Amino acid sequence: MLKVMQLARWSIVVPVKTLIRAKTRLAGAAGPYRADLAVAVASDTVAAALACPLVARVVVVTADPVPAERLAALGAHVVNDPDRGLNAALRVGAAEAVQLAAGDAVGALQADLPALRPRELERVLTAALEFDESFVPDAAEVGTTFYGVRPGIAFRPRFGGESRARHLSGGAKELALEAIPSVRRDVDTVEDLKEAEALGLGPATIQIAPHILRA
Ligand SMILES: Nc1nc2c(ncn2[C@@H]2O[C@H](COP(=O)(O)OP(=O)(O)OP(=O)(O)O)[C@@H](O)[C@H]2O)c(=O)[nH]1
Ligand SMILES: C=C(OP(=O)(O)O)C(=O)O
Repeated sequence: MLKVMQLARWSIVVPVKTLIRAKTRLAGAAGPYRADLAVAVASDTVAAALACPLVARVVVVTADPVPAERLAALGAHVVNDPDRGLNAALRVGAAEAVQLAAGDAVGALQADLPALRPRELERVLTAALEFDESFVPDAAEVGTTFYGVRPGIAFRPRFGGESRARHLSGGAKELALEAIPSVRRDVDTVEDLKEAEALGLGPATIQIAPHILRA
């Protein structure tokens, strides 16, 4: 009898800061568009993740009703942020993901990847299934854009600042993959936004970016 191998699927946890505190490094350049930009980049990140065939669900963790409503409308499962910092928020999202589907792998994805391509995320998630714990460094090779664990493995995210070094020293496997620029291109500055634009922005961010880049 023919046996069909079932590849594990993923729950992807996306943390979204309260808008009043979001995208502060872009405050000068974005002016009145700062909050709209934060919602737009999170929307494009979540929509692209949901379009990836290996993603079974996206769990958004936020304390803010505005992104909560926008991201739920895209199909995300939204849980409340206990407001004890980024890694605590991610752990809450991961616990929810395990409640929803204990047999799925769990990943954390930064919310500021407005050029994210589902095909590139699929490459990352396929590679990540080969290791108990793994991560993708950001484009600057200082931070982290994705961290994930196989089903049943403890989820121990160490995001914040120079998180690449912390994920490495904690024993997570760095996924050194070609052809995943959109997964690594987080946006914290105007230069980052220009680079994301060059990769191709998602439909929400493409509406806002011209107000910031060509004001
Ligand atoms: N739910 C939640 N998400 C957070 C928290 N802190 C940061 N994040 C998210 O974590 C990712 C990285 O955030 P940061 O780079 O620290 O913040 P940012 O708003 O993108 O930019 P800056 O204000 O310029 O630092 C983004 O997806 C944020 O929305 C938190 O306390 N709770
Ligand atoms: C939180 C992080 O990123 P950034 O502050 O650069 O968005 C990180 O890379 O761990």
